[in-house]
This record gives sequence, C-alpha cells and structure tokens, in this order.
Amino acid sequence: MASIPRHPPTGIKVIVVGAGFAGLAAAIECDRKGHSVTLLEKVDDIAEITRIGDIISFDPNGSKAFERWPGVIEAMEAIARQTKWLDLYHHEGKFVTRQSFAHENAWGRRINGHRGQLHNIIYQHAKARGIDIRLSKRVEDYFETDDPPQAGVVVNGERIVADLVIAAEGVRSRGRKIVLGFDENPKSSGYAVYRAWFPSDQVAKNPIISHLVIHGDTHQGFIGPDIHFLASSIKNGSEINWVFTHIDDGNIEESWQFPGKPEEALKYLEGWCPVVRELVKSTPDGRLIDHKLVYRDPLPTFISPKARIALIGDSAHPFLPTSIQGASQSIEDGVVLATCLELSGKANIPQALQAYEKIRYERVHRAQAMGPKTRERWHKADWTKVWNNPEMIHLVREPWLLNFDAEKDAYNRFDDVVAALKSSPSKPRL
Ligand SMILES: Cc1cc2nc3c(=O)[nH]c(=O)nc-3n(C[C@H](O)[C@H](O)[C@H](O)COP(=O)(O)OP(=O)(O)OC[C@H]3O[C@@H](n4cnc5c(N)ncnc54)[C@H](O)[C@@H]3O)c2cc1C
Repeated sequence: MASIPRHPPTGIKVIVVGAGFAGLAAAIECDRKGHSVTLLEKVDDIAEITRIGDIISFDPNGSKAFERWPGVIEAMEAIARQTKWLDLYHHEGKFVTRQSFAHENAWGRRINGHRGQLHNIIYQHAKARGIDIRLSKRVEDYFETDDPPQAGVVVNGERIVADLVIAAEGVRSRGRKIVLGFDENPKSSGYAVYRAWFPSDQVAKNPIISHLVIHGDTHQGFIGPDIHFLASSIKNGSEINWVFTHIDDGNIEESWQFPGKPEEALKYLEGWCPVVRELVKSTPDGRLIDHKLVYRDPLPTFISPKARIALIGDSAHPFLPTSIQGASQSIEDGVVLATCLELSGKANIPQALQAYEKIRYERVHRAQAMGPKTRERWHKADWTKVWNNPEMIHLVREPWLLNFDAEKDAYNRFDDVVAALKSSPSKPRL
C-alpha cells in the first residue's frame, strides 16, 4: 500500500507462524523493515481468535511499536480504558490507596482494552499493508538446512521454505521441539483466572456496584489472602470486566480455557465485600471464563541449532498476568528481531537471530520475574504495615522496563552485541 512507509527491500524472506499479538507484530515489523513476509495461521476465520479474551494491557514499551504503524494507536485509544489510576481496596471493602499512572505519560501510551478488539485492529493493519496472510494453515513441523541455507515449515505435508522462520504459536508452540531438541508440554502453574467481560447495563441498575460504571471508566483492585480481584469499566462505563486468580487443580490437558460459573467463583470470595460479590453475581450467563495459567521453565535458548528458527512471544516466554508485560514483551520481540535482520542483512541470518536472542534474553526474563513479585506483594500483604504505608501495595512500575524503546535500543546495541557474540567461545555459529 503506497501510503504506508516501508524501508527498501532487503531480499530476506520470512515465514511467521501464528497470528497472535507476537506473530502479527513480527510480521508488521518485518514488512516495515523491507523483509518479505508470509504469515501462517491455523484458524479458518480470524474471528475465532479476535472474539476471544477480555482485558489485555500494553505498557509504553509495547505500545511504542503501535505508534509507528499508521492509524493503529489512534484506533486503539478510541476503544481503550480512559483511566490513569488504580484504586486499591482491602478485600473487605475499605479503600487503601490510589496509584496514579499520570507521570507515565512522558514514557508513552498505556493501552488497556478488549484483547479481541485490539487484536483485530492490528490484524486489519497487517492486511492493509498487503502482508501475505494465509489462514487455515496449521504448521505441523519445522526444519532447517545447511545446503541451501534456509528454514521452513510443513503444512498439510507440503514444505514451505524461507531464509528464516519465526515461531509465534503461543504456549503450545511446536517450534520448541527443534529449538530445544525435545518435546516439552506446558505445566499447570497451579493457578487459574476467572475472567469476565460484559455490557454494564445491569451493573448500572444495581446501587451496590453502579458507581463502577455510571461516572465513566474506573479501575480498581481488591486485595485479599492469596487472591487479588481486578475490575475495570471501559468505553465510558458501558462495558465492564473483572478478573481474579485462584488456586486450581491443574488439569490443562485438553484446554486451558473453560466456561466458568459465577456461583463457583463466589466460593473463593467468602467474606469479600459486597461490591466484589455483587459484580460476580451480575455476570451474564456464558460470559465467565476459567482460564488456566500454564507455566514453563525459562528456556535455555530462543533459537534453533542452525539459528534459522526463532521463538517469540508466549512460545518463548509465557508470562503470569501480574507482570502485565506478556503482550508488551511479545511486541518487543518482533521489533528487535526485524531490526537485527535489517542490520545483519540476507547473508547473515544466523547472526541476526543470535543478536535477537542476546538482546532479548536477559530483559525478558527480568520482566517475567515482575509477575511473582507483584503477586506476593498482594497475596501475602502484611496489613498492619500496609495501613501505615499504603504505597507498599502499588504495582511495581520501573522505568527500565516501561520507559523503553526496543527499536532504538536494538539499533544502539547491535554492533556491540555482534562483537560480543563473535568473541564468545560458547557461540560457534557466527
Ligand atoms: C484463547 C486465548 C485467550 C487469551 N486471553 C487473554 C486475555 O484476555 N488477556 C490477556 O492478557 N492475555 C490473554 N491471552 C494471552 C495473550 O494473548 C498472550 O499472552 C500474548 O498476547 C502473547 O501472544 P502470542 O502471540 O505469543 O500467543 P497467542 O496469543 O497464544 O497466539 C498464538 C497464535 O498462533 C496460532 N497457532 C498456534 N499453533 C499454530 C500452528 N501449529 N500453526 C499455525 N498457527 C498456530 C494460534 O491460533 C494463535 O493465533 C490469551 C491467549 C489465548 C490463546
């Protein structure tokens, strides 16, 4: 499309597997940098994934990329939550503290909105760029060869090849097998999340909870032993969502997403304040999801032995929701990988993938560690201390993580990273 700016063609051919946030971001960033992209997604109709989910958050470090995609940030802001604060309450109902995020405006945009709707905005942008998106393509296997030097995937028995493959198929990635050398299934984290999103008309009629929606958008958290409950209203209060994490028996064999029942969710909330309980009770039939949280040990590497296949997003590093960074980090992955490919050039694809891994590895695992940190702060809060120092339960919001431009950082550090890789005896592939 003529009106969308793009770097000159690099001649690099990329296959991206998976049209989630990670795959779409990688495809768009590769297209921006002049690489030629084919995106393979297993679903027959994109609506199968753009209608699923509820609240998802992008912090300034993730949304930086959206600002570079014409029209995308504007479309997202039009449907995103308008609050710049989080009100925190004790689970029995007493107000504790308001955490303001207003100062973060200087770092960039925060986008909190419906996962499916935000996903659809990005998908439509990828289509508008003219990216070759092929639906109904379930990748069965991955391979890479020395002669010719290339990588590829198998779909319905057919081999499709390119200079490299980016595996972005989420927590159940098949790309992990070739990267790790063995098959590895996700484990249960022992937790699941009840999540709901629905129109707020009934909430507005209930005097116990109407304040959540009748004055526009709101955002609140209720903190109790081993549980935190988050609720927010969006689109000028016309829609509402709530989520809370609970201990789970861990059956994730068939699916990690089941329909939930409000009466079951309420069993975890005995003794909780009427606002929380009424909100759960007001959830319409069919709007409650029991989302199993899977866990994986950090991977030793994100790239295949010949450095022509790279894992990104949840394929490489699933996040706990309390990190509020899973989606943002998946966007950063694509930005960095596309930049490393641009700087390395077609003749040096393995170098690009190694540089991508080196740039991302430490940062992504540091970000991952934020999830358990916040969860412990909330679930194990010592209330005698919290009442004296309410800021103890504020979300940890650190500039190194949030005030960060992954593209700029990759451009700045690339030469040093490549030099370090070349001098490292443990990395013989360059
Ligand atoms: C059903 C679902 C609901 C979610 N809801 C929320 C939510 O409400 N809030 C939140 O914060 N996070 C949610 N997440 C997680 C969130 O989307 C991710 O953590 C994050 O955005 C990183 O995305 P990703 O692209 O790495 O993975 P995913 O979002 O999982 O995307 C992976 C994509 O790869 C495709 N795929 C998988 N296997 C193959 C294959 N073999 N061949 C081709 N394509 C394949 C999938 O269909 C999917 O489109 C949800 C994830 C899923 C799967």
